[in-house]
Amino acid sequence: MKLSTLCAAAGISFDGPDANVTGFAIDHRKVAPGTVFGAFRGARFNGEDFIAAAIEAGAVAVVAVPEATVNGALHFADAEPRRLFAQLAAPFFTPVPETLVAVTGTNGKTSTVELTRQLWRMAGHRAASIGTLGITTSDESVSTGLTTPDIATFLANLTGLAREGVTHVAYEASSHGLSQYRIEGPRVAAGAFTNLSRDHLDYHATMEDYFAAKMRLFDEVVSDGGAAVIWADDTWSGKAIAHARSRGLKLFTVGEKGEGIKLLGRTPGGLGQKLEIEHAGKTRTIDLPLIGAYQAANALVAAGLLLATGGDADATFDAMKRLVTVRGRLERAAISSVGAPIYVDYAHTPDALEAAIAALRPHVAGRLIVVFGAGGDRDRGKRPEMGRMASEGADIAIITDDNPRGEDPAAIRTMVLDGMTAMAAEGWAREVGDRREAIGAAIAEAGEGDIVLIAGKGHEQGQIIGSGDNVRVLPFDDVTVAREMAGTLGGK
Ligand SMILES: CC(=O)N[C@H]1[C@@H](OP(=O)(O)OP(=O)(O)OC[C@H]2O[C@@H](n3ccc(=O)[nH]c3=O)[C@H](O)[C@@H]2O)O[C@H](CO)[C@@H](O)[C@@H]1O[C@H](C)C(=O)N[C@@H](C)C(=O)N[C@H](CCC(=O)O)C(=O)O
Ligand SMILES: Nc1ncnc2c1ncn2[C@@H]1O[C@H](COP(=O)(O)OP(=O)(O)OP(=O)(O)O)[C@@H](O)[C@H]1O
Ligand SMILES: N[C@H](CCC[C@H](N)C(=O)O)C(=O)O
Ligand SMILES: [Mg+2]
Repeated sequence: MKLSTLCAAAGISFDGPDANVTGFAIDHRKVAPGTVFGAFRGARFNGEDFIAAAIEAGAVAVVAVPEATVNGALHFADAEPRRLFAQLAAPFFTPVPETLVAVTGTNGKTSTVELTRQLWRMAGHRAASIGTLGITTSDESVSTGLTTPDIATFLANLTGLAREGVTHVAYEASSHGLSQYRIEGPRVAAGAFTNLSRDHLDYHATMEDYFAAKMRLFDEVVSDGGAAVIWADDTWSGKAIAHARSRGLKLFTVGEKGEGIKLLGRTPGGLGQKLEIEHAGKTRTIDLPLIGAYQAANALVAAGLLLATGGDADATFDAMKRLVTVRGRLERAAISSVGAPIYVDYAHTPDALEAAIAALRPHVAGRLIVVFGAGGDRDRGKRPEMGRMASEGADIAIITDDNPRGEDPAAIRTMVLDGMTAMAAEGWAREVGDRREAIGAAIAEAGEGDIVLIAGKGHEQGQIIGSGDNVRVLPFDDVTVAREMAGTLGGK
């Protein structure tokens, strides 16, 4: 495709010379003749240092800040080069699925995009979800490493899906993805906001900055005339609604305070829950086969996304009773030899841990035993807060390693324990660094009527130890380990 054609499609002024574009890359090692190279200042590297090498490898144009030095290729200059790069790349990647929706929030993005995909599928659409679990269609799931890898991969994936006949895609818009312009370009029919709570304050300076990064979804990413589906019961919901309103998006609120879907009541049952809701003046009862208030919230936001993009209400609400568990989200991994259920959940923020514990609490006759830790090279301030949530909500806590990455795992455990000193002093919280041993200890501890919650790693298939050149990923799957331990260890 010609550079001039791309510029015209993206509304970018172009004063030649023209060139044939063969692809887009933000890593100079992926540049081939005809590539447009995005040279960005990052956390670890300055992409501008690789401009010469990219041109040497055949880059025909470079998107970078105006001050960057570009010799031997066209320089597309902008103070926000990542945004310009996304605008230029979008028209290159065609076709794209006709209905795209994006979900942001601290917790619940993966769950919501996956539940949206399931609902679309039950409505007869060829649908996919993109996010932490990778790219999921009804046929397969392919891991991508990051929730939202990079803009060129994102757009290429959309085109690949469209070529396979996928018409509906729900994708996760992480705050990193939004602030780095990794997930935009094509028309986005609707955006959803689930909630906001503490996470990633290593990357964003304040909660306000973190929220502002997420609000780019409504301010800029959702297309003109698109819809905003907002969980209405969060402390940040009012502000999210204000962003959607000032952008002129079609507002669809969900929750107890919701007007699009109003949650009137929720009754936990054995393996699911009954929801009473009101939509368009009609009250309905939904038997949702997922437990926990948080899963009800995500499933209702998913339903909201269908309705806000033209889905049929009767069919959508009826399909909710056939939703299946999202991998690693309150997934029942095993039942111990004494009959204690063992759940795996991806709670890795204080709010998520509180939500996962609250989800299980109505099902606990005896004690709730939680095994968790916190990831290294991530927001440190959330660690004692996670400890506090566990000490307030669980009866027994075993603090173990998550993904230590480049940090000392014992120091991370200490920071978690800092938030639970009283519980530790009473002997109800203890440290078992090795995650397999910790899971074994929790299962051995569990008696009849108890429930074990293994939190933090959900679907993850490895434990990340070390960083940089010394990084190792040891195969590790909480569900598999739970099953092994449940089979080999008896309870007291
Ligand atoms: C903090 C963060 O988001 N970092 C991501 C970001 O890095 P960066 O822009 O800071 O890039 P950098 O590594 O400093 O390099 C700068 C530029 O030079 C380029 N480069 C670099 C080296 C080289 O030899 N040649 C070259 O061209 C790079 O491609 C990049 O464009 O862009 C890189 C390329 O896409 C990502 O690999 C990297 O993800 C790192 C590995 C990461 O851990 N990210 C996590 C925190 C993340 O993004 N997570 C969110 C989910 C969070 C959540 O919702 O909870 C996600 O969306 O996955
Ligand atoms: N609506 C919600 N409210 C509170 N907690 C939630 C909600 N949805 C999910 N959680 C908690 O967050 C965990 C992660 O959920 P999920 O993977 O859907 O979120 P995410 O936003 O995609 O996370 P990530 O930022 O890691 O991509 C769940 O396992 C659960 O503990
Ligand atoms: N998307 C999140 C995932 C965290 C998962 C947890 N297991 C950890 O390693 O901290 C992040 O990159 O911060
Ligand atoms: Mg996710």
